[in-house]
Amino acid sequence: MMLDVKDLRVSFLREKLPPAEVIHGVSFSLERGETLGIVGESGSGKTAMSLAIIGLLASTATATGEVMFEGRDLLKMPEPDLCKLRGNRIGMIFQEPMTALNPAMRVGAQISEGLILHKGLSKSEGRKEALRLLEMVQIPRAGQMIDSFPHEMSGGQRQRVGIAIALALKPDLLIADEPTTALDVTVQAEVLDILDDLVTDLGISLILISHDLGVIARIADRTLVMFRGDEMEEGPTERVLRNPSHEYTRKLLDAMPARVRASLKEA
Ligand SMILES: Nc1ncnc2c1ncn2[C@@H]1O[C@H](COP(=O)(O)OP(=O)(O)OP(=O)(O)O)[C@@H](O)[C@H]1O
Repeated sequence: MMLDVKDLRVSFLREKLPPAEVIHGVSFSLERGETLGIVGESGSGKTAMSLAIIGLLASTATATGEVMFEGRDLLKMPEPDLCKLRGNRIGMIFQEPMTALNPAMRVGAQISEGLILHKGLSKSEGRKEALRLLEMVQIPRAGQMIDSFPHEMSGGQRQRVGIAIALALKPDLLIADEPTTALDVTVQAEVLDILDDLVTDLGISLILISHDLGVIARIADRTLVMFRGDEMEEGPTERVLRNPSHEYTRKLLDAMPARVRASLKEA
């Protein structure tokens, strides 16, 4: 088992009010090489949950329950140990790569930075590895793009750089929070397919967070449906989509464009 989450609860402190619980006891587990999609509308607690898992919640938040990662409870892990895990064993991909990337640094240097710092690669070894990673995420003309700044790239290319950075340190677990939401639909599909191929090839476990069931349907093995901080249902994606056991999942399915619904039925 890669990750085992039990009865995770998250609360935010409020001034002169009792704390507000926004995640009300969610449990799930993730096997090595498996992709879990977490779906739910805005405010359902998807981001709070992923931040809780990696210990990056705001200081006004508390998380209780258990987040076992390879036998250790991440909720109880001291910050320096968590810091080592993040980016190393657990990688992250964010919604808007422009804000996650450093605008003043060439993308090749951003990809190799962690490798030079944490893995002891020389500058030229780091550059070689950055080039390999850019090719892996299918950046066109990678040899030239390696010296580009983020603003010189398209949104889809920037997100591929985000994926390359997350993969550089060979994580076992990747958490992608709305990784394609900022992209247009065709680019979305390309980036998702690249991510899907890479996690399969590299045997990485992926938690993919999205408000869009179409995105989840495309690559998730299992799907967890959230509503207002509660887990509605969890199971193999095909079962959840074809035969939802909860009314809320049915509503999400009904809200999908007919074209996407039809492709689910064909799959
Ligand atoms: N720093 C914070 N302080 C107080 N409440 C917060 C904070 N961050 C999130 N919340 C609350 O927690 C709940 C869950 O928010 P969260 O961002 O996890 O939802 P989400 O499902 O990721 O939504 P979205 O799809 O819009 O990103 C919301 O009610 C939100 O108002």
